[in-house]
Amino acid sequence: MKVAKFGGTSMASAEQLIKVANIVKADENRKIIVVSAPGKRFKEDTKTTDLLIALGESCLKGENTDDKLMAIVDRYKEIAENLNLSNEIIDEISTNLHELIQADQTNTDRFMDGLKASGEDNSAKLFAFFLNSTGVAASYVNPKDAGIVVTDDPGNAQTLPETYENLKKLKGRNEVIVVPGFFGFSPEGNLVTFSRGGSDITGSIIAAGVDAELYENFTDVDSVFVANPNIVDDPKEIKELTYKEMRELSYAGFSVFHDEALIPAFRAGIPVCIKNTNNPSAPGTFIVAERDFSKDPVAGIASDSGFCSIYVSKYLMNREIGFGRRLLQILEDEGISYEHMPSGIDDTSIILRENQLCDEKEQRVLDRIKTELNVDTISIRHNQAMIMVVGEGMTSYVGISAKATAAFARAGVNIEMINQGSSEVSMMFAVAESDAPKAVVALYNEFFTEAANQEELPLVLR
Ligand SMILES: Nc1ncnc2c1ncn2[C@@H]1O[C@H](COP(=O)(O)OP(=O)(O)O)[C@@H](O)[C@H]1O
Ligand SMILES: N[C@@H](CC(=O)OP(=O)(O)O)C(=O)O
Repeated sequence: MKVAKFGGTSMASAEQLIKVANIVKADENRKIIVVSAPGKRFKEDTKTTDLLIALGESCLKGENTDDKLMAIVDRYKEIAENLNLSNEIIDEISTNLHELIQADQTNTDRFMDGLKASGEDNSAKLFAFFLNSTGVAASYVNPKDAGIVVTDDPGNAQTLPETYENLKKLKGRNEVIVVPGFFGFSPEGNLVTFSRGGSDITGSIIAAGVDAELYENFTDVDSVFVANPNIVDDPKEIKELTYKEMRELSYAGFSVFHDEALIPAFRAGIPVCIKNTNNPSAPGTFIVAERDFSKDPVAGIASDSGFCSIYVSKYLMNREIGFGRRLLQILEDEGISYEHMPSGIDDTSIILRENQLCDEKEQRVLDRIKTELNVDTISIRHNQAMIMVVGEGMTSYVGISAKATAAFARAGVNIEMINQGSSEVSMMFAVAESDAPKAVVALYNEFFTEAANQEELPLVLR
């Protein structure tokens, strides 16, 4: 049995739904289908999830929401009409949205989660309805009935272990099952969404729960590329990646796959394949336990912006036992997570996502570090980007970081910080946000052009 997840780009229009239905029909092993909410039909379009968020925010402000609600119903209506489906399904979706905006707003996160989840929920109902209309026996299954149990952390749920046992009941059914992605239910029965892009997680946990032979993740590109195609023109395709590499790359900015979606499939030993709904015969990218690193020690280059770095220096920091713990304790008290913490003898930097700090919180954190840890200097640098060079094979070759830094130098990009992950799977470079695209292109040219492919690096002797 295969589990196939179709992303927002695959659910965006009637034309796309026809392609998805044909993909489902083309392989009878595609028994469980996980769908996202209708996504972007063209570059400047807005995802239904974002329309729902805007609707929810308007409701909370007490504004008139008629137009916003109508725009969402219209997205589904256009799809249904172009598929010649009866009004029944659109009436159901419209009623559902009207009910959701009337829901209890006391807990705003919960209210928002209900609306956000409706994007995938209604998409799944619509797709199951469409499949049935084409003669394919299909049923919509709600994540609650499927047994997807998650932590009660709105917008950031994590799967609870009992889910995997519960999901076994989806096996062996004599029809196609359509499950909405992106949300589950807490043990108390509250609907809770995963973080953005979380339908990938639903697909992975279901694949693990039913012990699928393959988890196929359908999107709008033929494969995962070695660099973001929005930054590098026509980048090289990746045939195989390890779970570890894909997780690192996703976390560092490859938005094509959610970084938390790999672990469930990996633990259950299920291969993952990223494929294109618009070109399903292309082989796609396989994510596997092991690959041959000899040709491509570097698997890919990712970049992400929106970071800041807090720099702290104090003479004899190296001798002060407990300094690091107390510094991190301040972040923990403030509910801030950090990404990297490179340090020297008398100084250390902490890199974090800057959306965690409003002006007031930033000032409080800096003041606390200054007074509670009695530091000599403290400063914060905003608008930083992290460039990540990732590859499990890097550990076996000499000179990869030299090549990377030479590429930065040639592109005239100043490296503000370097950090090599302890497993040597990744190398991180902090640069100014405005330099990030230039840096990615320079690294791409260094590692993935023809000349780079012919250059043999010496192996590490162990
Ligand atoms: N390294 C990469 N390889 C492939 N696609 C990437 C990469 N980095 C970013 N992307 C972007 O991810 C997009 C697919 O992800 P997403 O928009 O979430 O699709 P879906 O709606 O199908 O889930 C691609 O269209 C591409 O622009
Ligand atoms: N629709 C949700 C969940 C999701 O996974 O979407 P997509 O498959 O379009 O990335 C979001 O936009 O976050």
